[in-house]
Amino acid sequence: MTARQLSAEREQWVVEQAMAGADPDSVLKPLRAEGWDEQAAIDAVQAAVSDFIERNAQQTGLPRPVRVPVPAEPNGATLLDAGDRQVQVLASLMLPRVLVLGGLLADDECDALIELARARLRRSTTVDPESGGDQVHADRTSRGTCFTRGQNALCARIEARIARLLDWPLDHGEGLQILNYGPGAEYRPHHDYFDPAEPGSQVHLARGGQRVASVVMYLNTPKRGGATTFPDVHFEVAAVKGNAVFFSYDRAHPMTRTLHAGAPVIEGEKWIATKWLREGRHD
Ligand SMILES: O=C(O)CCC(=O)C(=O)O
Ligand SMILES: [Fe+2]
Repeated sequence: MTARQLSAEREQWVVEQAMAGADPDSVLKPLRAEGWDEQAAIDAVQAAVSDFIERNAQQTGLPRPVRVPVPAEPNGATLLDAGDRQVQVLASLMLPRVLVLGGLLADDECDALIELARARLRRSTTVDPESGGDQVHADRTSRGTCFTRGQNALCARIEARIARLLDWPLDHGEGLQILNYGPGAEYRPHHDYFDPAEPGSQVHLARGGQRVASVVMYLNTPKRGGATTFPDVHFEVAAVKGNAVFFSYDRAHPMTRTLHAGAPVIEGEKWIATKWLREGRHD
């Protein structure tokens, strides 16, 4: 059965009502008076509004939304199955989509990752917007190193765990990046997606498409400072060894509110492992 459609005139009226913040009943009432079945009227109004949003998004140059990992539903399970571990949902936010996860890594896994990374640390870089190459930048004062996917047994185990937790193919992810922040070091507010408008993004997008989600895993507990902050929504996640913060972004746009930062470490040091998930296969 094809869904009943609104007349062009009626459709425009529905959109105007929605934009003016009219309550749904007052929009449905005239349709019911014209003989519309209740559910058909609801479907037609929803279709009119989402068509309008999509057309408007295209006209204003918004990137189209893409599929992202969805590890948990609102008010859903408290423990998530990650194959070899159960992971706790400690907090959840819808916009930006953020999940604070407890116990993603065991303490000895955190210690071992730090030891594997320690000898390889170099000053962290950011993506040069022009060339797509690495550049040392004052916005990022940590030291770090990247492992390739499956570079060692521990990386492979953690990658498999994340793939299972997020229900996202293993090969749609980058290798783990390990960062070490000393006192005063930070990562100033940024988005993790590649800005499609920057020429340097193209080389990254050609390898697996956009980043669609990040998992920042805390490998130690700094004495003070070093939270992951989301300045658009004044939300911060404390760095606690073994815990992690997951966030997803369905398009490369600030409307995802996924602007985030590694706040300065005030006392002690901070170690993290970051996993970025891609739209497609990342080789
Ligand atoms: O240090 C943090 O808490 C955030 C790290 C981060 O944003 C990143 O690795 O992209
Ligand atoms: Fe980031």
